[in-house]
Amino acid sequence: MSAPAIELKGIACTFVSKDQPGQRYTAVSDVDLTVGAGEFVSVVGPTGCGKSTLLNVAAGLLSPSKGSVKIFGEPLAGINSRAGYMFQAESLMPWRTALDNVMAGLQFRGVPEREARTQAEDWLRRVGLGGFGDRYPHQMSGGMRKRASLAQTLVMDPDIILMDEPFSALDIQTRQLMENEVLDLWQSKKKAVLFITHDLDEAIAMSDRVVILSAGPASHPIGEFTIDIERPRDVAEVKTTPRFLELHAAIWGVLREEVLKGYQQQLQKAA
Ligand SMILES: Nc1ncnc2c1ncn2[C@@H]1O[C@H](COP(=O)(O)OP(=O)(O)OP(=O)(O)O)[C@@H](O)[C@H]1O
Repeated sequence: MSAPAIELKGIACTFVSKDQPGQRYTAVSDVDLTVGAGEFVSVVGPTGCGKSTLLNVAAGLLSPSKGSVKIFGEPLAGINSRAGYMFQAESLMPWRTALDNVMAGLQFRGVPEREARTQAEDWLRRVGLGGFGDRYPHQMSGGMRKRASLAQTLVMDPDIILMDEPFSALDIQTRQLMENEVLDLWQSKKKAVLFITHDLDEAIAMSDRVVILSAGPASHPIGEFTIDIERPRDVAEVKTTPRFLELHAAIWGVLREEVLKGYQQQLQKAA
């Protein structure tokens, strides 16, 4: 059997506490998490539980205080060069056109200009921005900017895609379109995806597996569900199927308590 794309074992991350100076805060502890090659895994959990922390560990942007990270069976040292990232925040450089933004990573990698341009144009077409390569980010809608970011990530042909609430800033219709587009692209390329979201509907509709994290501190996985809904899926249609509703009820049964705990903690911090 081939090694998983991502394998986190016994991960703990401890930070200097933001709320209590001089104290340390253990955000996550005892986290085992794997994503198989070609698998789409979502992580859900209450706000502030450590979802982004785990993504940053898989990206190699954050070195864990404890535990090991393997990428396709190899220990990760430094930045995860097999992964592409898509975060909630805008990733486009405002002074570059959409085409130049999509080309940038390839140029950085040393791909010759003409080849980089051809590949970038191809990806802009695939994400529905064929005629918009000369637009600057401020001349595009939020949905178009997300599409350009997606092209910017996928043009690098990463084996792993790390996504941290990539569509949370979009209106619901644009969001559903983008989710379906991501699923289509994923279906054709079958990369490993680690997807972080607050939205349980989105997690179930998109994923092969949903992992639930407990409320912090020392957040860790407390449940995991295989999403045995057939593909291809339409994210809007799938939400009306009996199996989706069943899975939703089962996962929410585990998640609800943690969300309430997370919410109480936020209130206490704010008080
Ligand atoms: N660099 C840091 N220094 C101190 N504390 C940190 C740091 N990074 C994260 N934390 C803390 O660790 C906890 C987990 O943060 P993280 O951003 O991973 O949670 P999250 O589940 O992604 O949150 P959200 O759902 O709100 O996006 C939070 O309490 C956060 O304040």
